[in-house]
Amino acid sequence: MSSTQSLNATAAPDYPGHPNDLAAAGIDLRITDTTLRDGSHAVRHRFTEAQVRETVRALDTAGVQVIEVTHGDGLGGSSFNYGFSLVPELELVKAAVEEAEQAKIAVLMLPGLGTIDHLKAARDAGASVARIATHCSEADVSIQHFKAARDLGFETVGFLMLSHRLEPEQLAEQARIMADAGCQGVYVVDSAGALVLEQASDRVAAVVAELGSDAQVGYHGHQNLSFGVANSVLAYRAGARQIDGSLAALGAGAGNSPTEVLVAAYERLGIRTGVDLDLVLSAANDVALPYITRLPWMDRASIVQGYAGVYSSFLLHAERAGERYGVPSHEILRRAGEKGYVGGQEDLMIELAIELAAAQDEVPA
Ligand SMILES: CC[C@H](O)CC(=O)C(=O)O
Ligand SMILES: [Mn+2]
Repeated sequence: MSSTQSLNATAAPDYPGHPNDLAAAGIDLRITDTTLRDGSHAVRHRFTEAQVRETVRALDTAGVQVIEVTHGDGLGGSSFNYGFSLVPELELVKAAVEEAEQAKIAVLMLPGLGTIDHLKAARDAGASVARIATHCSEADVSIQHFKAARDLGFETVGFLMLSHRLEPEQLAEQARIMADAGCQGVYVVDSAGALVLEQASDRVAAVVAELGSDAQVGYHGHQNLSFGVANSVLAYRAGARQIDGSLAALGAGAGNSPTEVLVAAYERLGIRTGVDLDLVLSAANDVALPYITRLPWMDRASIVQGYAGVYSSFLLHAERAGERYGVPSHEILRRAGEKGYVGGQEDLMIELAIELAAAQDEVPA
């Protein structure tokens, strides 16, 4: 038992009083749609306000309870290093809040890239869920951010990125740090799309066992090895009650677990999401698909990411560097896996491309 557990003292096993009280909502799990955040990576942060409004309207009408809207790299991500947003993210958050009648609008932040001032601004813009992401072994950098987010009145969610890099018990220790800091739901985040079946559910089970009624547990999948939906089903069975998806899989790497497929699969299994299948299918087909210029796909480079455990957001950075220096992006990503790079090291794709190009030049004809 920790000294700060009282922060979450209203939570009980079925979470009555929790900001996400599933029983009260008559659902078995809560879906968070991240088309407008993780999908931002896939559109190079080019979302227009009209696209955001239309997407939020469609998701909200379908009954999706949480919609995440931020630059792909979170609050403050719009920069030379990560790529500039077409429209300032707070304008997009405000537009999303205006459109949502029942859904909560969430923002993501990575401590260091985003600051507490960004959180305040997001709160002023009407966001009500703060999702704070750290590398899986660095939960301690989020402590002050969770406290600030709770003081600002946010529902809080923690993201343990690249979760495949820790064993289940180690991951659970990191989840405990977040929960003790005031985080109300900790996600196992498969940033590389590297986890296969029990590798995902064992991690979820360990975090559930550690957190008990102190916080909910979530699962965020990527499709690099095509396990996003299957892992999400196993994650639910292991106790996860918050599950992420993206319309038409729009997200980094090979994309996220498609929200519309999650809803259909859970419905077939009798697991209630509260999302209307027909309406979410329309959201994917009629709203998202028309503006997606490049559908995330399990191509060679993204499969290498899943196989080598490489952060999905590196994909487009590696492609750009590969084109510039004449080396294949999958080689850059394979090297990034060997070197164990973590989120935030996007700029090193250029360095790897230069190294690989130099090595190519040295090969005797
Ligand atoms: C840059 C944040 C990152 O995209 C968060 C996330 O969705 C993940 O790690 O998968
Ligand atoms: Mn992601």
